[in-house]
Amino acid sequence: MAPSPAAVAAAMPPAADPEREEEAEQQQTKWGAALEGLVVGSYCHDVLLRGGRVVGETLGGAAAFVSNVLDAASPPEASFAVVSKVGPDFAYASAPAPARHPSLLCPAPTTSFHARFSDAVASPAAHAPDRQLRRVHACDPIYPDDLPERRFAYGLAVGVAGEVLPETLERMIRLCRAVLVDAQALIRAFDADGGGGGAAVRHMALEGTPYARLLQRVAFLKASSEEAPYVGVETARRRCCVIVTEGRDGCRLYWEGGEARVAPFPAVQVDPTGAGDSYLAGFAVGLLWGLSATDAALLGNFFGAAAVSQVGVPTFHPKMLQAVKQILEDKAIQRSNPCINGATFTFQRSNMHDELHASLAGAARLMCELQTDPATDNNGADICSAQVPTSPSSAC
Ligand SMILES: Nc1ncnc2c1ncn2[C@@H]1O[C@H](COP(=O)(O)OP(=O)(O)OP(=O)(O)O)[C@@H](O)[C@H]1O
Ligand SMILES: O[C@H]1[C@H](O)[C@@H](O)[C@H](O)[C@@H](O)[C@H]1O
Repeated sequence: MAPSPAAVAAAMPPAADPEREEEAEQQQTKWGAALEGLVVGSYCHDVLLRGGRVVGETLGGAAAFVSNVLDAASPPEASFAVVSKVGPDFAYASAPAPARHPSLLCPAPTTSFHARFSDAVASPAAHAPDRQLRRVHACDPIYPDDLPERRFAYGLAVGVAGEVLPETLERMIRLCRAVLVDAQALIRAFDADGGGGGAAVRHMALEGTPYARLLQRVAFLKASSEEAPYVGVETARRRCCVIVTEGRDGCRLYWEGGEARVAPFPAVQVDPTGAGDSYLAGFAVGLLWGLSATDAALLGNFFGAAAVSQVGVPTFHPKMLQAVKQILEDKAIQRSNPCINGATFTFQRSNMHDELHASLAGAARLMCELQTDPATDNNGADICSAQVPTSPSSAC
C-alpha cells in the first residue's frame, strides 16, 4: 500500500524546536532497526464489586493488559520491556504478563483498585461511566532513573494511579522514537475521604497539569469518551494525534487537519475492565505491522472487544491469534520500514480498510464461538452489569 502524498501527514512527533531536532538527528542512528518498545506503568490488584459484593479479584493495571496484547500479536521481530512497580503483597507474579515482564519490587503495597459496578440495568448509552473506581493502595511512582538506559523504537505510557511522573514521561520521550500515551496516566486525581476506604478517582483538566507542555512531543494520546472533555480534544489535536474510544461504538481519531471514525467489532461483554488498555496495545500492534493510524485503530477495536469478553486480563485462543496474524501477514505492508520506527505516520485509512475490517470481523466471530464453546472455560455471564448478556449469536 503506497499512501498518496496527501495521505501522509506531518512529521510526528513534530520537531518544533531546533534543540529537539538536533537531538532527534543524533539519536536516529542509535534507534537502529530494532523494534523494541518500552511499556511504563504499574501492575495492580483489581477488586470488582457489585451490589456491595465482591464478584471478582484479578490482576490489573494497564501494563498487564498491554503486555498481554503485545506478547500475543506483535510482529516476530518486535520485543518490549516493561517498567512496573509492585509491593511484597503482589499476588500475580506468576501470571503470564508479570512472569514474562517482572516488576521492580517496592516496600509499599501493590497499587490496588476497587471497581464498583452499578447494580442497575446497564445504561443504553455506549459510553456512560460504567463503574466507580477507588484507589485503595498506591505503590511508589516510577522515576526517570527506573527506566533502562537505552533507546526504544516506541514507548507506551500507561499509568493507572499517577505513577508515571511528568519527569518520567519526559525521559520516555527522550528514549523513545514515538510515544503513545493513555490519558488516564495523566489526568487522574485521587480524593482521599474518610469513609468507603481509599481515594475516589476523578479527572482533572490536562491543560492544568505539568504533562500539557509535553504533548507536542507525544505521537498519540488515547482517551476514553469519559476522559475526552478533560483532555480538550480540539486543543490537543494540534499537538498530537488524539484517539477517543467510545466503548461498543468503536473509536474516533483526530489529528490536525483530519479525523476518522473506526467501526467496532461485536463482543459479548462480561467485564469492561482493560478495554482501553487492550485497545491502545492493539493500536500499537497495528502500527508495528506497518498499518496507517486509522487502519491500526481496527486492531485497537479488535483487542478492546476481546478484552471485554473475559474477566480480567484475557487469554487469547491460539486459533483466534493465528487467524489475526495471518490477516496481518497478508495485509500488512512495509514491515521493513514500519511507521512506528520512522519519523512520520500516515493517519488516513488505506484503500484496504474495509477489507481489513471484514477479515478481522471473521476472527472476532471465531473469538465469540470459541468463547461460548463448552470445551473452553470462557463462557461466563456478565459479572459487572445486571444487563442480560447479549446472546453470542446476536452480538457476534
Ligand atoms: N461492549 C463492547 N463491544 C465491542 N467493543 C468494545 C466494547 N467495549 C469496548 N470495546 C472496544 O474497546 C475500546 C475501548 O473501550 P472503552 O472506550 O470502553 O475504553 P475505556 O473506558 O478506557 O476502558 P477501561 O477503562 O475499562 O479500560 C473501544 O473503543 C472498543 O473498540
Ligand atoms: O486494571 C485496571 C485497568 O488497567 C484500567 O484501565 C484502569 O482504569 C484501572 O484503574 C485498573 O484498575
